[in-house]
Amino acid sequence: MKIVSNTQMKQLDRMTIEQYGIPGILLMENAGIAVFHEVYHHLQMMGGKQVAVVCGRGNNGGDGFVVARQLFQHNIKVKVFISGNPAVIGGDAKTNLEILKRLEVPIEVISPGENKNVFLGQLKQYDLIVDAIFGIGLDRNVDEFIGRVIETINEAEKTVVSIDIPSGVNAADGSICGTAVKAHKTIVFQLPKLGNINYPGSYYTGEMIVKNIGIPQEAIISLNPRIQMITTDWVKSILPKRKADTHKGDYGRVYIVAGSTGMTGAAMLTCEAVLRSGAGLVKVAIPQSLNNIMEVRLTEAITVPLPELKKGVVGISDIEKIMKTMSQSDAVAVGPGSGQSRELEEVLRNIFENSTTPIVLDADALNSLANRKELLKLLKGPAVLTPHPMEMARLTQIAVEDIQKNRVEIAGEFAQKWNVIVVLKGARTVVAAPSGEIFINTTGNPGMATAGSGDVLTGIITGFIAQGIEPVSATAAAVYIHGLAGDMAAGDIGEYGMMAGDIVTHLPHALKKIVGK
Ligand SMILES: NC(=O)C1=CN([C@@H]2O[C@H](COP(=O)(O)OP(=O)(O)OC[C@H]3O[C@@H](n4cnc5c(N)ncnc54)[C@H](OP(=O)(O)O)[C@@H]3O)[C@@H](O)[C@H]2O)[C@@H](O)CC1
Ligand SMILES: Nc1ncnc2c1ncn2[C@@H]1O[C@H](COP(=O)(O)OP(=O)(O)O)[C@@H](O)[C@H]1O
Ligand SMILES: [K+]
Repeated sequence: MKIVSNTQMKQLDRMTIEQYGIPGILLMENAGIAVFHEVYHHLQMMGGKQVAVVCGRGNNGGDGFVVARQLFQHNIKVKVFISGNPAVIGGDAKTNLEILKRLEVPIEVISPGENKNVFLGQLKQYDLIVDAIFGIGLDRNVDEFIGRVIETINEAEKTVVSIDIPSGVNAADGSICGTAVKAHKTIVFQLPKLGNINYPGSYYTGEMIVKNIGIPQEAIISLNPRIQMITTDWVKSILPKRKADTHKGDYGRVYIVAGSTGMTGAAMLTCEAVLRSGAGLVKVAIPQSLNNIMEVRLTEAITVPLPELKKGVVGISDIEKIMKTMSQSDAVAVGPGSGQSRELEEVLRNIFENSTTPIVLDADALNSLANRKELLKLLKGPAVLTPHPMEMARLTQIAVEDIQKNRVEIAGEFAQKWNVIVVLKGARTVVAAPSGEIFINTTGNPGMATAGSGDVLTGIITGFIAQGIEPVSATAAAVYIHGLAGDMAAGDIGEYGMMAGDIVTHLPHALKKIVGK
């Protein structure tokens, strides 16, 4: 499902009205009815009877007027509160306000001089509050008066349903314009806005319900938004079917170069994730002195001990053996728990110069590249880089806070500049392709902020690529499944106690949930 900015959504609204001749008031009616159905259903579930609709002066408020009319006509006790001067309301919103007046739906204007406690006392009388103050038109910080209205809605401690986006959230990026409504549910029109998806806006959005309001698919196709949300259906569509008449060679050979003294666990988690993601075979290159530990712990993986120059780390002396195994592999991952060394840089240089095998670079491989990014220019095959924000900061020399504020742009620019696939990890992981295509992931939870989670992701990405899935799709699907497995682990044992190994354990269940077998 595509994700749009506020500007793109306005463009879609305009195209729908001007090019396809669908009147704005019809879109507003569809929007209002979609919200009404959700609100009505919710009221029935909770046994509620009374609704307050708080409306602003724009079209978001207009949607609120339609919701109020529909509720009124379905015998729900409803009152409309207008925040500010109703004289400035125009267009379709005004038409709907006039209808409300003729129907004698109760309307009250809240003005800047209003006593906050009086308004709070009023709101507390309702079972549910509909928030229709601002939608995608919010473009600056809210003033003190509107800020008070928003805070009062939050303090009323009632179920809140926001229309399109919680008022106060900037639809362009999910930032907060001073203060914002904390919704339980947000009914989003046609396509999610970046502000519904990115944090902190996503937190304020609560449960997101996307409803069609009649914007033609043709308009969306011609606008061609470059950002998309990874969905279950999409992942299902790209995972290969397993045919009866096949053998392990059909599901890809993976080679993992990982682990060093003290960090063998990283290599193990990556290998286990590769196998749990459905790949046929995994070999792990491991410094010779660590081979025994790996053999004991990894039953299904094949270990390839490497002679060591420096005890416990993979180095350039091993390059011939590494290159040989790489040439026999469908995908390779380098970095989890490798330890950072000058030698690893040289290993990477050799691989980049001489191999076309798709490569996933994680952890210490990324840190080694941070000082020698130009090595990426040598790459002969597809590469996936999986930095968390701190690793991205090292790669780009941009501060972590600035990266977090511009995750999509920074991941996108890096991917295009260096012709690599970038996975910028963290809540709402961004996958950026060299083509400019962007995916945002919504699975996962804070329980995954635990040592080794990233190693598991590296294993899944590598396992999917080895199974022949095109690398960008393989990466986006892996990110989704990784988060889903994390969500299922949290569902079973909770966010606090879960460890990376629990994500691996839940991987088969996550895959089964998606493909059905
Ligand atoms: N045909 C369509 O387009 C359809 C649109 N639909 C709905 O309309 C919503 C978008 O409506 P919108 O563009 O009218 O803006 P909205 O979000 O209601 O904001 C109201 C106005 O507030 C103002 N304002 C901004 N910031 C402010 C601030 N900090 N403090 C105070 N004022 C501030 C600003 O006006 P300004 O003051 O800048 O002149 C702005 O115009 C959309 O989310 C969806 O719900 C659907 O019905 C489907 C059809
Ligand atoms: N709050 C969160 N919500 C969703 N996913 C998260 C969250 N915190 C961490 N993750 C995911 O967990 C993984 C952590 O990876 P990383 O930071 O590399 O950990 P490690 O280096 O310990 O393996 C990433 O895939 C990240 O997206
Ligand atoms: K709203």
